[in-house]
Amino acid sequence: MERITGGGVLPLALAGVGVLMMYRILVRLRAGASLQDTVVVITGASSGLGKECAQVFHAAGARLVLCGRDANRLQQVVEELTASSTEKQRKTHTLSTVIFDLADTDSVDRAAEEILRCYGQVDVLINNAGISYRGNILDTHISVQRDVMETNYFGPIALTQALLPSMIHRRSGHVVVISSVQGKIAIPYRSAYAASKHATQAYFDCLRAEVEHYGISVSVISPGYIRTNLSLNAVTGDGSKYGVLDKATATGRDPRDVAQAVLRAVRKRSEDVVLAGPLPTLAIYLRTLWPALFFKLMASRARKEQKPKEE
Ligand SMILES: NC(=O)C1=CN([C@@H]2O[C@H](COP(=O)(O)OP(=O)(O)OC[C@H]3O[C@@H](n4cnc5c(N)ncnc54)[C@H](OP(=O)(O)O)[C@@H]3O)[C@@H](O)[C@H]2O)C=CC1
Ligand SMILES: CCCCCCCCCCCCCCCC(=O)OCC(=O)COP(=O)(O)O
Repeated sequence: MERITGGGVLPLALAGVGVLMMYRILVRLRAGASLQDTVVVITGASSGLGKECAQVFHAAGARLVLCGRDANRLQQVVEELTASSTEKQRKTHTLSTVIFDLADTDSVDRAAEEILRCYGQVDVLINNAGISYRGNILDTHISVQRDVMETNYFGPIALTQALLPSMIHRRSGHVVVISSVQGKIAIPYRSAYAASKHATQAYFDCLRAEVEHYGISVSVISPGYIRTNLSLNAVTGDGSKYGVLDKATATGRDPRDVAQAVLRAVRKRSEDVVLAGPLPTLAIYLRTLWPALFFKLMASRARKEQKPKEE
């Protein structure tokens, strides 16, 4: 048997370095997929993460269709983006808007037609719009559970299904959904929100498998807390607005950084991305590897959060 001697180690090491360098070049090439002129649709573009996504995709040269419920607020975003375009940037495009409420299924179908009329195609659909919830299950109207599900789950899947045939026809497309860490773990007093995000994760995982052979990619992005109006806009168990900027939200990640991460995920066609700190990431693993401990921790968290309300 031939033995590897000192003389054989150097070529082996060089070959290893060569393979590593080739791999890094390939990764970089993949990361650099251009978004110039691609048609990108963003829901919930009027504020928070959606607005920041609009900014970074606009700067990357994409042709944008911005969606929201409020025409005035969306127009304001259009004006801000147009004013922010500089000559130094790559070629940017004028922006299109489509106004509709995701919780109204009929208007979603009409909106999909309007979206397709903007550029005749959709390359990337970013399902970002969403609403959160605060409340305990016992005091929550079942209508609130349904409403959150309409906005966070049925609306986005209806829009996705309405746009899919055109992607399948072109054998190309990319569907992105902004889920949440709470699509992977459920925490107390978030039942409606966590359930809608778990459903989202499941649906888009199924979709990914079903459309891969048409050349369509699916990315599920699961962020931790982001500094936006999400908690201010959250609904409570009786359907009223929560209206509080929670500390966890106020100290969350900069939405611009999260938008940059969404852009990278689109460029790399990443399948599943968790954008969270070490504790939430650990909690996701714990839920799978040691569920009994995870449930104990969540029960203790529920007791602690319940106490101030009872006092
Ligand atoms: N902020 C956070 O900590 C985290 C957020 N996320 C997710 O990020 C996404 C964006 O939320 P974020 O930017 O934080 O929150 P914001 O409340 O700032 O933005 C939510 C956006 O969704 C739109 N929207 C809400 N309901 C509807 C509806 N029925 N029809 C159409 N549009 C609607 C809002 O439009 P309008 O202006 O008309 O209300 C708004 O543009 C959500 O899916 C959220 O779950 C995930 C993890 C963490
Ligand atoms: C052996 C040590 C184990 C340590 C495990 C620690 C478990 C810690 C639990 C951490 C829970 C993290 C929850 C994160 C929730 C989150 O990031 O949600 C993002 C959102 O979508 C925010 O929406 P919200 O409306 O809730 O503000």
